[in-house]
Amino acid sequence: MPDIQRIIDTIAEEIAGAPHRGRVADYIPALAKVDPMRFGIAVVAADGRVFTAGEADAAFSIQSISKVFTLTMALGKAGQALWKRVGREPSGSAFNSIVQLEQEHGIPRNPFINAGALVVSDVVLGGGDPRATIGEILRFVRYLADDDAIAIDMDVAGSEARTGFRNVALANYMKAFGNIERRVEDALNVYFNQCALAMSCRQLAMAGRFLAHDGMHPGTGRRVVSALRARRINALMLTCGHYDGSGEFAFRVGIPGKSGVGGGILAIVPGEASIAVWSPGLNERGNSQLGSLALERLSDATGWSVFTARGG
Ligand SMILES: NC(=O)CC[C@H](N)C(=O)O
Repeated sequence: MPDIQRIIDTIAEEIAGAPHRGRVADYIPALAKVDPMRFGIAVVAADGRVFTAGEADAAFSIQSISKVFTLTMALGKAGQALWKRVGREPSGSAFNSIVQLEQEHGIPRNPFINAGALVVSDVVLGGGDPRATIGEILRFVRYLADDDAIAIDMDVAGSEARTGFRNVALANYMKAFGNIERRVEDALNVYFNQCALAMSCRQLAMAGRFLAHDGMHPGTGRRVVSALRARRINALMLTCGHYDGSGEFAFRVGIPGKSGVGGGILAIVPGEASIAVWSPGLNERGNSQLGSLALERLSDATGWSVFTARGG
């Protein structure tokens, strides 16, 4: 086992001095206020040890990382039928793009772009009421992380509900194709609230453990999803988790990862670790600039890229 603590301490030092930090998301007013100097990292190893550096216990807006958890829930509810409504291919387009939807009849390319995640939220909503569904998502994430302190930041949820016109457009457009089954405002309500989940790197890395353990919750020993489903969620994270930056992330880091515009990234090394990093400045694709760099350094130092021979 590499010396994780030493490695992440060195990474935190490098990140603290990095001159180019990217730009904080400003299209969601509540996120525009976050200080780009902040940084945290948490690594939960397969044996349960937790390594942290920087502000690993500071809560931030997980934004699109929530799409991993709602996808897991939607697969539990709809099973394979989900794939009739959402594709499994990288889009090569921005996370909030609408261009492919018209030609592809309202079927989003994958569950991690906004359009796909809105369909997933609609599935999670099922016949239920949005408030109950938001509660269900919160309980699921708390269960995965073994942490009842996780909450939704109402300021962020409200901020996005007031300004999320693109998401409103995407949901309405898909409704026109029959691919949003419930009320558009209900699907959006669920989506905005799941994106506003506030979690620390430690909580996020804990919540991701099941994906590093073939679908098992290592705390309870109970299965969250089958090993096959965990493998597939990881595959989607690798191919689609960074939108039109997924190829670059695979090239540089080589670990399934899901980013959010709050500056967080959840990264899964099957059989080895669940990792969360946070640095609020984003690159031009909307992915955390220094979070990606931190994961690249970690991957280089540990040999954890899924494209590296184990023990290499
Ligand atoms: N990439 C993201 O994190 C986007 C999520 C954000 N809530 C949005 O819909 O725009």
